[in-house]
Amino acid sequence: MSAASSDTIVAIATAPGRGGVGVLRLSGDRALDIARLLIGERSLSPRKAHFSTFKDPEGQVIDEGLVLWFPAPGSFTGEEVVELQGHGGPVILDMLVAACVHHGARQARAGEFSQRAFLNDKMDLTQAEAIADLIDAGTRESARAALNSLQGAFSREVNTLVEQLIQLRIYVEAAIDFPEEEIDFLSEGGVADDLRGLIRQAEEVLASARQGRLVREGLTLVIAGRPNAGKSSLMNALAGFDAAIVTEVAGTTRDVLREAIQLDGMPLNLIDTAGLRESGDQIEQEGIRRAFAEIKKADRLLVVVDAQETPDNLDDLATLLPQSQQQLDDLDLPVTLVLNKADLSGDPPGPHPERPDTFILSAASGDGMDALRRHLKAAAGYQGEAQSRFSARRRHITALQDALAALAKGADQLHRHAAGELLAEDLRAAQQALEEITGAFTADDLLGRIFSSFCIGK
Ligand SMILES: Nc1nc2c(ncn2[C@@H]2O[C@H](COP(=O)(O)OP(=O)(O)OP(=O)(O)O)[C@@H](O)[C@H]2O)c(=O)[nH]1
Ligand SMILES: [K+]
Ligand SMILES: [Mg+2]
Repeated sequence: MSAASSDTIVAIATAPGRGGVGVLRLSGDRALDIARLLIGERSLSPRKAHFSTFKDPEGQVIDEGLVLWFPAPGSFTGEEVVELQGHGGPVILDMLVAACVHHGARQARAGEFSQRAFLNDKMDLTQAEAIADLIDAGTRESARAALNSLQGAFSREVNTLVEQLIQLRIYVEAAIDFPEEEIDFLSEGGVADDLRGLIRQAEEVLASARQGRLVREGLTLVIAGRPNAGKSSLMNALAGFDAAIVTEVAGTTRDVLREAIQLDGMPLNLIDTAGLRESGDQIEQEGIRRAFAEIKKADRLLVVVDAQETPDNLDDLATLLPQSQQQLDDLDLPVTLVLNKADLSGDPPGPHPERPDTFILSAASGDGMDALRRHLKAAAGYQGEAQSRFSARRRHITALQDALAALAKGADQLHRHAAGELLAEDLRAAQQALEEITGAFTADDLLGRIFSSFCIGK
């Protein structure tokens, strides 16, 4: 692959604001020519710092500082790169950018340097994403995980899976070419064993990726239910302080409330929402609309029910969350159910004796909360601090799940002695899903989405 565009881009690489040093980065075919128009004709040695003045198009000196030339392909982007290190004042840096633009450079889009590095095979997609994660890291743990990804820890695990998958595909494709012996080929030769082994490994990588995503961005948990079920009380009990207003008035919470907390080091993004009910009140209706917008983006839904008025059928989400049948229909989200106000209903607090993922507790007294906390950590797959091998994102997890689903389907075809072509097709789909992670296979719109979330200058 090579970069589609050869135009030369420019951006300030250092953080906005004032600092001792400010760095400007140029990348593209004309990077060196453009730099020369600022610093004058002089010889530059690759990767060596040279002291120079920087001049505007009229020949006025803007600043003085260091020039560094990284010739293609041995640069960050794989293109000609020049860095100008001047004084870190926003006015000076803007004038330098304007001078570069005057000489034909274009202002870089968000993430465009990293995107070019990816397109020029300087790094794969998980590594490019890890740069953004490393810069954005909010904890030491997430910084360490991002650095591991940047150094290829995640990519290596995915590539190992892909290599084994290719071996298996070669064998299966060969078997298909000999129709008389196809069944024997597939039932012997350890295909089923290899496939099982692959699934096991992919599951391990998925568990690590879940962990990596957890330390990076945490679990987003939306608390929903009827008015007065005790949603805000539960939010406060989990947060450990009075984050939300609690009153006996049904309809107290109208807006979406957010609190980022930690459960034994696991970042948990709590979202409290307006009680769901038929309402003529315009403000409340808007609150309900917002509640559903949050539910759609959540990792898990926590439904709170008043244990004194528990409906007979706890499986029917639409009765627990009124007004929501239509929105719930296409919802694919794990649900935890809380039967709150156990102190009033008289039910013993703790995990529900018959239903999984259901907890009887009192948000007011705190009884039964520990079981809920343990459940949330377990459901997220959290293994404790300092356990993440690499950082990961939601799209990686989706891709791994897709790959696993395809592999499981393939194993099932094999088990039922279905035609080899069907197994071959599943294995192909699994490989494609895995290669989306590293970017060996990508749709253009995916690249656009990933890199546009970076800052300018990255
Ligand atoms: N006894 C008892 N009362 C509770 C418990 N949890 C909440 N309450 C009370 O129930 C009432 C409603 O609690 P909230 O936390 O405001 O309920 P909510 O679901 O956020 O209500 P809306 O925001 O109005 O939808 C308040 O008076 C709380 O004190 C509990 O576990 N036991
Ligand atoms: K209330
Ligand atoms: Mg509330």
